[in-house]
Amino acid sequence: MKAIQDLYAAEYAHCFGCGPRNAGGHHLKSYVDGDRTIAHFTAEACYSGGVPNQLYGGMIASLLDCHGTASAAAFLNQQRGRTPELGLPRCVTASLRIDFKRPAPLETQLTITGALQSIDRRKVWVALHLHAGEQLCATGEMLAIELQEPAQS
Ligand SMILES: CCCCCCCCCC(=O)SCCNC(=O)CCNC(=O)[C@H](O)C(C)(C)COP(=O)(O)OP(=O)(O)OC[C@H]1O[C@@H](n2cnc3c(N)ncnc32)[C@H](O)[C@@H]1OP(=O)(O)O
Repeated sequence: MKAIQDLYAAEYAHCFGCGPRNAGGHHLKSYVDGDRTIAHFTAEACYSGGVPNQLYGGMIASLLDCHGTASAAAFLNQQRGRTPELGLPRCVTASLRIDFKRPAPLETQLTITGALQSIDRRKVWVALHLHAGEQLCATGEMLAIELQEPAQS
């Protein structure tokens, strides 16, 4: 199965967190998994926060940011009855609220999931969770907005 990010159009594939065309980026890969989305990521030791073996909060935000927008694009497609191979809507983050529940460890596989909360035209609300094993480390609430097509001149 292709990752959602691997279906982004070439000009939208340079995101630092998840763009397949950004050679220096993190290449997060998100997948549709039934009625939710899922991604896995293992952070190298250099992404340490201030406490030993604690992942930097900005990296947690990055993981939720990229997984959330990919999820929003997939959920919009599902609502419209389109398969991803026909192209994806282009969604960006308008707002992202994060609760840091427990420290997320370094050099350990993390699991990020997304669930659709609601859709109102271009606006998609996504609930996000980040786990290390069974431990819930962070939750997020995202409003993603589909970019409008540029007006034809
Ligand atoms: C592109 C595909 C590839 C994506 C790669 C992965 C991306 C990874 C995630 C990111 O890092 S994205 C980068 C960070 N985000 C941004 O830089 C977005 C900056 N903001 C914008 O570009 C615009 O504000 C935005 C496109 C989100 C909306 O502008 P628009 O002019 O298209 O819409 P408008 O401002 O009219 O708002 C549309 C609706 O959303 C609502 N809205 C907008 N921002 C909101 C907000 N922050 N909170 C709540 N509601 C908001 C707004 O009230 C309105 O509601 P109604 O339709 O009901 O009237």
